[in-house]
Amino acid sequence: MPLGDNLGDKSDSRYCGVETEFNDDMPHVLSCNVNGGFDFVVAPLGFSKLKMFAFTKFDKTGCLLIHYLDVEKLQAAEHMEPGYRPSLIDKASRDSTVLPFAGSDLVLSPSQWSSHVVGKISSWIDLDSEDDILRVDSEITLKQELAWASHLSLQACLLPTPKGTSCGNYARCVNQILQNLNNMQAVELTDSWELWNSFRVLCEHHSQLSIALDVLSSLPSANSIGRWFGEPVKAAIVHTDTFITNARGYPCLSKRHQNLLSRFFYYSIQIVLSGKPVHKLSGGNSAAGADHSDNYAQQAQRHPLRSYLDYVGYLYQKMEPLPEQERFELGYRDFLQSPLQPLMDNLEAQTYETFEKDSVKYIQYQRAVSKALVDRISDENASTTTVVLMVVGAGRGPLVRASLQAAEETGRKLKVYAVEKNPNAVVTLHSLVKLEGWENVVTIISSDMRCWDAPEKADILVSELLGSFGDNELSPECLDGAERFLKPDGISIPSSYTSFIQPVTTSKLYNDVKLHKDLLHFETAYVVKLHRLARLSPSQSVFTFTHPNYSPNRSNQRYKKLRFEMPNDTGSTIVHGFAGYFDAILYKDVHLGIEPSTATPNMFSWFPIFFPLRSPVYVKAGSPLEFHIWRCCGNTKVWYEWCVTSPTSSPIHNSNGRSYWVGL
Ligand SMILES: C[S@@+](CC[C@H](N)C(=O)[O-])C[C@H]1O[C@@H](n2cnc3c(N)ncnc32)[C@H](O)[C@@H]1O
Repeated sequence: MPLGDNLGDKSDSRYCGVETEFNDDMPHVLSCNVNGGFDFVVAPLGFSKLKMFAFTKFDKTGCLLIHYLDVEKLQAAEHMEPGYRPSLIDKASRDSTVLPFAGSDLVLSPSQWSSHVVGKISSWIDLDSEDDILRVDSEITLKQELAWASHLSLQACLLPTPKGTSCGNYARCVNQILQNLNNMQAVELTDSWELWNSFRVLCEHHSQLSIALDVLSSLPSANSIGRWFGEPVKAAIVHTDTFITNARGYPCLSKRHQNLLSRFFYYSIQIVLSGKPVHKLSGGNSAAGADHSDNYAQQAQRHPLRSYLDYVGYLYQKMEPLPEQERFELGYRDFLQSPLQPLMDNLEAQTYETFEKDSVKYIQYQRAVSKALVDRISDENASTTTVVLMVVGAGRGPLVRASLQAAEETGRKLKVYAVEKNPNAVVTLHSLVKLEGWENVVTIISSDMRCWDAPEKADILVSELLGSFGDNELSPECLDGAERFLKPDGISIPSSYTSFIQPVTTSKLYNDVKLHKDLLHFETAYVVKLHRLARLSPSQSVFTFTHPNYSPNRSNQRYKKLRFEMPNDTGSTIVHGFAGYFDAILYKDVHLGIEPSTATPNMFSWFPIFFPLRSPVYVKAGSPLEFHIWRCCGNTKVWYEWCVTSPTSSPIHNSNGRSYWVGL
C-alpha cells in the first residue's frame, strides 16, 4: 500500500519497506508485513549460523560510521543444518553435494518475489578477513545468496557493510558478480562516504551498484549529507530508535529528519523501516496524531511498526506537490540531450512551439524593450519619432510581438525588421504578420544576419540566440555580424551574457555517458534537466560577452582558470563533471538566466549544460579543485576544451574540437 497521494509523484519513494529478521516462513513474513501496510520486506535470504546487527550512524566529521554489535546465535529452523557454513562440506564433496542454504522458491509466486522482497545478504560475511576460512566461506556464501536472489528475480539485494577499512576482496567479488547480473540491482550498505567511494571505484562505478543509507538519530552537516544526492542511493533505512515522541506519545521525527525524508522522497529514494517498536501506544493509531478511532481489537492486529509507517506516510503526503512545470519536466530529469545547433541546423516547428510557451522569457524581453524605448525617446518626441528595431533571429515571431507590445505600452512608434535565416520559420512569420495586420510596421527579411545588407541602421537590436551556457549557440559570432547595422549609439538587447559553472557529483549522468563506451561522448557537453546531483561548490562566472562591442581587437576566444573550494564540512567528494548555466542582462536591471542563485522564476526555455569528465576526480576534504576551460574559434566551428589540473590532472577534453563543436 503506497504511502499515499502526492500530486505528480509517481516515483519509487511512494513505497515503504520494512527490514525483517530471519524467518523460514516467508509467506507468513510477507503477508504480515504487506497486510500491515508495507510494500516490501528486506529479508535475509540464506540460512546462517551467525547474525550480526549493523548500525550506522554519522560521526562528527560527517562520515557514516558503522558500529557492529555483538554476534548472536540464531536459532536455525529445524529442517536445516543449524551450523551450516560452506566450509563444513569437505572439499571432495563440495562440488557434488548441495546442502539446502535457502528455502524453496515455490513458497512465493514469482511476482511476489520480484515485487515484494529485497534480499538481505548474511551479515557475518567478511571477505577481507585475515582468517582464510572465514574469507573463503564468506565468498561462497555471498555468491550463493546473490545467485539465489538472481534466480528469484529480486529487484535488489542489501549487502552488509565492509567490516574494516579495507574492502578490496569484497569489492572484487561484488564486481565479478555485477559483471554477470542482468536483472538485479545490488544495494550496498555503507559506513562512510570514503569507504563507499573506494568500493565503487574498485567496482569501476558499476551502474548496478547502489547504496542504502542508514538514518540514525544524529545527523551530519547539511553539506555532508548533500553529497549523497549525487550518489546512487536507492534506499534509506530508518531505525525505530531514530524516532522521537510527540506530545501524544506517537513516534515522530525531528525537523532535520523530516526535511531529510522529504529530500529522500524528492529524489525517489525508498524508505525502509527497521528495528523493534520503541513507542508504547495506549490507543488510537495515527502517528500524525489525527483523530483516528481504531478499537483495541484492531490494535491487536496492527503491524507492530504501523504507527511508524503511518508517520512516514503522513510526511510523504504533506510534501508540497510538484509545481505544474516540474511535473511536465519529469520525463526530462537527468536525460542527456545534445545542445541545439540553431545556426547550422534549422529548428523544427515543435521546438519553436516549446520556446513560445515560455511566457516569462517574453515578459522579460518586453520589459527590457519598454525601458530601452523610454530611454531612447523622450515623452515629448514619442509621437514624432519612429524607432527602428530589428529582431535578429526572429523565429516565428514572439520577440516581434513582445517588441510591438512594449511600443504600445510606452506609446512609442516602431518600425520593425524581422530577420530570420530559417526559411520554414519565415513562412510562419509571413502568415503571422498578415493575421495580425502588422504589414505597415513589420518587414520580414529572409536572410542570415551576418550577410544581410540592411537598408538603414537600427536603434535597437533584439536577439535571443542564447544557449544554456550563454554563448554556446554562437550568439557572439552572429551579433558580431549584426552590429554592422546598429547605430553607433544603438542598444543591443541583450547587452551582455555570462556563463557560470560548478563542480557536481552525478553518478547517474556519468554512467549514462559511460554507456556509450567511447571517447566522443565523454567530450561532449549535454543539455540536461539536472536532478540527482550534488552541487559541490557555488558556481563561478566563466565567459562574458558584451554587445555592442566595437573594440578593434575583439575576439570571441576565451580562457578561464577557476579554483573551487568545497565547504569545510562537506568531507571528501567525487566530481563527475561540471554543471553550466548563464545569466543575460537584457537591458539595465532586466535580466534572465538559469544560474541557480539568480534564476528567473518559472522560466523553462533552458536546462543547464553538463560538461562530463572522462574519469571522475576524487577531491579530498579541504583540497581545492582547479578547472580550466577554453572557448576556441576556427573558420567553420566553435568549441570548448576543458580539464582539471588539481588535485589530479585529467586529460584535456575535446582537443581541437575533435568530439563536440558548434558549426558556424
Ligand atoms: C533560439 S531561436 C529564438 C527564436 C525566437 N526569437 C523565439 O524567441 O522564439 C533563434 C533563432 O535565430 C535564428 N538564427 C540563428 N542564427 C541566425 C543568423 N545568423 N541569422 C538569422 N537568424 C538566425 C534561428 O534560426 C532561430 O530561429
